[in-house]
Formats: sequence, structure tokens, C-alpha cells
Amino acid sequence: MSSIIYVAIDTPLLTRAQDIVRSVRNHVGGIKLGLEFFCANGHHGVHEMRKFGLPIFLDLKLHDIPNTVAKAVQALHSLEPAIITVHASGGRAMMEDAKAAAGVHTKVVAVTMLTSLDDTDLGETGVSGTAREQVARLTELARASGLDGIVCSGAEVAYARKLWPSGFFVVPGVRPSGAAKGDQKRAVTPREALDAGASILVIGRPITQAMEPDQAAREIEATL
Ligand SMILES: O=C(O)c1cc(=O)[nH]c(=O)n1[C@@H]1O[C@H](COP(=O)(O)O)[C@@H](O)[C@H]1O
Repeated sequence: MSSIIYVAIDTPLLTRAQDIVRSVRNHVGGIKLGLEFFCANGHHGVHEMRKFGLPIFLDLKLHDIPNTVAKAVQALHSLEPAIITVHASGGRAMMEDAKAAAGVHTKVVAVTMLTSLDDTDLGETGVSGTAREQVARLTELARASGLDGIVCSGAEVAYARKLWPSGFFVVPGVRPSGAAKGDQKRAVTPREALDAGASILVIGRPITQAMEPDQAAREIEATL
């Protein structure tokens, strides 16, 4: 089942990123590169990471006017990412244009509500209701906009999957039982997320900050 784990490589250092992937490559199904890595290493860094031969999930969480997002997605074509992210709160036109601009081999998924937020944080942004209601609302919008799927926490994925049975569900912010949650507020275990309907799991620090990343990845894999 290792192919459903995407390891989140959150570091500005290309050599460190390469070392981690060299260590865990047999226990993961893909590499997730986010803002920290991309801002530091850009296209060159992604090309270097592609050399491992694993699918690349380029998580830039694009959120801007439709024209700007579409042009940004086009500018990523040469990197041939398997998955890219946009924020669902960017709205229908932005998501439609992002999907139209993506290559046919790239899944476009929408971040619904960041896993670092809880209901109180949501209220502070001016959105009423619960995390579950917000995820449901944005799941419906992402689906109607023609995207491939969404990003949500393991706490809502079962409900979201009911609304969109064929959707592609990315679940980050998962933690093996007993692991430090850090800034993640809606964490569940990898096994719970999978049972609830996750298509892939994004796992960073529990693997990358471990003394032996390959051992940590293997232990998580064994629970799936
Ligand atoms: O889109 C994401 O991947 C994402 C969405 C979200 O709601 N929460 C979230 O944590 N992420 C990413 O998932 C990874 C989680 O990392 P860890 O908390 O270290 O496992 C980070 O790279 C985040 O950028």
C-alpha cells in the first residue's frame, strides 16, 4: 500500500530533499514539493527531484484571479506534475480556468479548509459554520468546476467522499498515534484517513524529521 503515501519534502535545501527521498523512495508512492522547496529551488529543483522517477505533487496552493492562475498553471507544464493544488476559495471561474490550463496528465485538486485550522479559526476568517460544512460546500464547488478532487483533513474525508464518490481525495495532516501534531489541528492517523476514503496521504514531518526516515515510512506503511 506504499503507493498512497506522498512524502512532503518541506525544506529549502535541494541536497537535503534528495537525501530524504533517497532514503524513503521504496516506501512512498510520490514526492510532494511545496512552497518552501519551490521558492528556494524553482524549476531547477523540481527537475532534479523528477530524476527519482516518482510522481511529483507540486503543491503551490494557487489562489488569484482566474487569468493569473491559468497562466501560472501553464508555466508549470514543463515540470509535468502529476498533481497540482489551487485554493477552492478562489472560486468557480478560477478553478475552471486552472483545470483548462493543466496538462491532461496533471490532476488539479482544490484545498478546501487547511488542516491547520479549526472551527474557531474558520469563524475568524468570516466563515460561519463548522469545518465539515465548509469542506462540504467547497467539495461541491470543486466538483462543479470540473476539478479532479480536493484536499481535506481525515476528519471530513468520509463525508466529502459521499458527496463525490469518484473524486480524488488528498489527506494531509495525518499523524501516527502518539506523534506530535505540531501546527495540525484536525489530525487523524494514516489508517483512519485511509479507512475514511483518502485516495492518497500526504505525510511530512513524521517521516522527514525522524532519525531514520526510511524506518518511519516503513512503520507507517505497515499500519495501512
Ligand atoms: O495541500 C497540502 O498538501 C496541505 C493542505 C492542508 O490543508 N494541510 C497541509 O498540511 N498540507 C501540506 O501537507 C504537508 C503536511 O506536512 P506535515 O504536517 O509535516 O505532515 C505540508 O507540506 C503542508 O503544506
